[in-house]
Amino acid sequence: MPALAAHRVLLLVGDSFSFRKVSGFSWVAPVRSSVRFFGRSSNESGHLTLASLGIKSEIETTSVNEKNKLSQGVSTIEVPRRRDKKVNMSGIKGVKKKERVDVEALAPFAAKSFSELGLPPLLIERLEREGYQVPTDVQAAAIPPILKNHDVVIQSYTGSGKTLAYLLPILSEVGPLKKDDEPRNKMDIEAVIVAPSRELGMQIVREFEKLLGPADKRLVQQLVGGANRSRQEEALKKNKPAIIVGTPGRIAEISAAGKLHTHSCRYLVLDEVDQLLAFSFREDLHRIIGHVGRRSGAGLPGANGPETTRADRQIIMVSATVPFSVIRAARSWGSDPLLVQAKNVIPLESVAPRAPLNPLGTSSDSNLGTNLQTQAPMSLPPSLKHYYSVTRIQHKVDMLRRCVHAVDAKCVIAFMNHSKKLKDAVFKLEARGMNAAELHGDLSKLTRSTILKKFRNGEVRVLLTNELSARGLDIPECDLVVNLELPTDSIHYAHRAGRTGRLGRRGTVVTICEEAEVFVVKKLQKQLGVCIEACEFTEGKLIVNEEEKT
Ligand SMILES: Nc1ncnc2c1ncn2[C@@H]1O[C@H](COP(=O)(O)OP(=O)(O)OP(=O)(O)O)[C@@H](O)[C@H]1O
Repeated sequence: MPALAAHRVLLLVGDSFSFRKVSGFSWVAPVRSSVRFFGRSSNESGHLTLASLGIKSEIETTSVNEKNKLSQGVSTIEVPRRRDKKVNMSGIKGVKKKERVDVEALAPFAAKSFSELGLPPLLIERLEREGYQVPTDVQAAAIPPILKNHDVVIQSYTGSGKTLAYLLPILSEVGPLKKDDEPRNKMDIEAVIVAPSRELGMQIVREFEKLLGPADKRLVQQLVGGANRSRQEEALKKNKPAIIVGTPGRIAEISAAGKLHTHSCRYLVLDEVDQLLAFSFREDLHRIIGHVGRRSGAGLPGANGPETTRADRQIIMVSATVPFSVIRAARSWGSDPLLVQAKNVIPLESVAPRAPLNPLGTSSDSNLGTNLQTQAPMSLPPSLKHYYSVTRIQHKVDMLRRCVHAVDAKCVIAFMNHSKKLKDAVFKLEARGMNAAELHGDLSKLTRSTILKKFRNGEVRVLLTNELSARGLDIPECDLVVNLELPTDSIHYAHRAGRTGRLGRRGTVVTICEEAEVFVVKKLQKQLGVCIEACEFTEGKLIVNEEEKT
């Protein structure tokens, strides 16, 4: 993970994004707000129309070569059914079974409960038992299309419940809570979930285990790096799990050793997909994409575009930030995928890149359309407050301490870019009587989980960390995020900031920077579309610097 941070440069355009604020978010009954397709429906029957998507032409889906063909005047889009469980379509070139998709069926505009989303009764019982009463917006939007076997890219802001958005449809089809009582072939792995860090992998496993309960938790197995590999292989043999959650390196390693048989797998989930596309994961990810759910290795993605033979698996890609590289990958790996946001469900085909795609403006997709607003990422929870404060480099840690007191924060995550500096910052805070600990990738798996446990239960007040903790980590109590060093770009800012303000809670984000770095904060502010106010910490209070307001 540190390597990931290291090979990002300070670029503030390109893969970065503008931000669209979602107002009036409430997680108590979030589904009351309507889920809508992009644009307005012009079709009384409720079918998904091109007009409703803001597109004037028909998108042909019958052949891969014709995917981008646009012709005037036809208004109904037919989205092919992703996977028919009774018919094995792998190996049948160019044949796609079409199913007319209507808006109501895909997006429950007014779902008030999980039962309206088509989940099985046993699963709903478990959800209620665990205290989940109402689906969040993104869950209401994502669950029906996944249940209808569509490949999807799920994008919504940090802490909005994306994990359950894919986990619930999987549990509807796999394991003891599923819809039907068809017996399972115990040799088959039915779902593979890939996450970029051990911590995130383990967190996802915990979510599965919570719903499955103690009797069935062995159905899920984690294959994360840093843990004993032969013990994981033994457990695979003994427990015969149906669901695998792991990091790319370990999954690819065990698969290459012939100990993991995923060819008939039904679901492949790439959580934090934009990070999984990073160069450091490329080789492992290529193996996973090429093997999971690929009977006889059919349908390997071609280097020059979409595959010609589809695999009998469903791919679900998830992140709060979806740069165009993800859209491109989803088109290549999926079959007519949909982009699911909390309030939109649209065919990915209709998404065009923000221009320019990279800071140099060397987009190779300049022929794509103009539906740019669908890239507006809505990556940050609207409940967050953003500030920055200026100080000299040698006073940063002291300012962090004053900031924690001024905000009266109980559970703080402070980010730096390099793990070597974390220890020094911990030392300085502890010397002033503030409980702090460092967390980074060079620590052993056991040390990492012990520190996280202490942080979760309040023994540690300030967690000093690097990009390792920026993605996916769910600590609902975290009430303050501090950038002790600037994030490398707006995407990194969004994921760091998103560790607080989870699921509608209040959260504060403070960036502590030097005078010479203020222009970077201003650029971040512009790209993210949020107000980052200048502030000072005086007499134990956070004082907004009115003069700095622009
Ligand atoms: N329907 C729900 N009702 C109550 N709590 C929920 C619901 N769905 C999810 N949560 C809780 O909300 C929190 C955030 O969920 P989750 O970690 O899935 O967010 P996320 O969108 O994946 O965030 P990130 O982008 O940071 O990974 C978790 O603690 C989860 O248990």
